[in-house]
Amino acid sequence: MATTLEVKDVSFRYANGPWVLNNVSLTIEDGERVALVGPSGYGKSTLAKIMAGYLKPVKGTVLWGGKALPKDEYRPVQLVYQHPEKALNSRWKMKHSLAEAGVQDPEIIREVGIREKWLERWPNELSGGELQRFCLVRALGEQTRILIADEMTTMLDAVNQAHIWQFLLSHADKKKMGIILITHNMYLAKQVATRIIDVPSINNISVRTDDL
Ligand SMILES: Nc1ncnc2c1ncn2[C@@H]1O[C@H](COP(=O)(O)OP(=O)(O)OP(=O)(O)O)[C@@H](O)[C@H]1O
Repeated sequence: MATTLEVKDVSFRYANGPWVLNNVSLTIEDGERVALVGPSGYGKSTLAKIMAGYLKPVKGTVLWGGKALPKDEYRPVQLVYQHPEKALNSRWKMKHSLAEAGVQDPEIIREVGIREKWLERWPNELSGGELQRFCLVRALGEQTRILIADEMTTMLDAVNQAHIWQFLLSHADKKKMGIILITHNMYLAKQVATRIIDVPSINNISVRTDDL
């Protein structure tokens, strides 16, 4: 069954701060590849967290297949963001991080470019690019239907960026999985996405540049 992600009239602010999202609506069709672009401060990362179910909208709703996102089950919308060192438990060896997320398939581990010797290491013994491969594979469980890549490869060199994107696009093709890409890199957005959404055009806020 086709499953659509619908963001309906979502508004959000942190505590009593200014509104970061104002009446935002968008729909991502099953298997679609969409890029969210726009200047800093327009709430792209906040919207990503709301779509993945990490933050609750103050107003409005997020629907997955017409229902609320599942809370205590595996989340069909998974998020990988820019800082892998913050997303991984520093007290777990890499093999523990994979096991905890239920990653067992040796093929996917190899394809994403994880070397066997890295499995015995601690997070502080790997580079950002190496750690990011672990975050990505952790997010690609069988039930993932949309992967949100929020500046996922920004800190990587061109070779590593290309490798990770080649892997992810081929995986998404195989699984008919959707991708939401958040980036300041228009070249990458055009390569990956079939639809580009300019966030300022769907989010009616004014951004104070002295806040950035
Ligand atoms: N945890 C937080 N607490 C308070 N304010 C926050 C928090 N996270 C983000 N903000 C504020 O919300 C606004 C939107 O931030 P967000 O990171 O969503 O924007 P963005 O469009 O992703 O920016 P960038 O392109 O720089 O990553 C900013 O003004 C930011 O300072």
